[in-house]
Amino acid sequence: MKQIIIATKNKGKAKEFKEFFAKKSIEALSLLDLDQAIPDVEETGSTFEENAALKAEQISSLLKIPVLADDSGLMIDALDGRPGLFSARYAGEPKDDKANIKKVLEELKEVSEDKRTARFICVLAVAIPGEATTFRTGYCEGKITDSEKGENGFGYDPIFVPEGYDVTMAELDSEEKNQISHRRNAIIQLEKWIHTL
Ligand SMILES: O=c1nc[nH]c2c1ncn2[C@H]1C[C@H](O)[C@@H](COP(=O)(O)OP(=O)(O)OP(=O)(O)O)O1
Ligand SMILES: [Mg+2]
Repeated sequence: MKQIIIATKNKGKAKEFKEFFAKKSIEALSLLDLDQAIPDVEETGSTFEENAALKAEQISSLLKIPVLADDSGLMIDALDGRPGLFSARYAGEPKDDKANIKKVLEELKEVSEDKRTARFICVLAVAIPGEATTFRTGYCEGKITDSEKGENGFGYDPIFVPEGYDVTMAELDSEEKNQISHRRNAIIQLEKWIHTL
């Protein structure tokens, strides 16, 4: 079976990439699947593109094969786009989904339903040895609830209601999330490249 390396140590992301690529008969391996210990990549960029490139390029240089990386986050209008680039560590180190959700809900406590609009963003970087890194971006529009609901997915899914739905992303099963997510909307733009694998 063909394989692609995804430069992530996030289990939730890794699962979704496995699901997308399995449909193309490609095995997506995350850094959690590799036998060799892979150092953490420091996300020191000031944009999603920069951070995605850091992850894809460092792992591609190390393994000397093409690597895909995902830098993603949640942007909330009433918070001027926060948590944004800092989504993973919004409530501090070490990164903690529950603490991040708590902080967001606290900050939105006084914000009315119609002003709780938000979007997920996913920037994918493709690093190929000897070639310039390329990028694709996907979004998913929605709004933030006032409490957590659902057990599926990861990250901010329990407080994000996608546009056109009345349940949270964490109440959708993975098949449903994978039809509308920011990650899906970025991955579909890689269709041509995926055929070359
Ligand atoms: O579909 C999603 N559903 C809910 N939350 C999500 C999603 N996609 C990204 N997010 C949140 C989780 C994390 O707080 C941040 C990503 O941070 P980001 O640095 O890209 O990933 P990460 O550090 O967890 O793993 P890694 O860098 O190893 O890929 O945005
Ligand atoms: Mg990260």
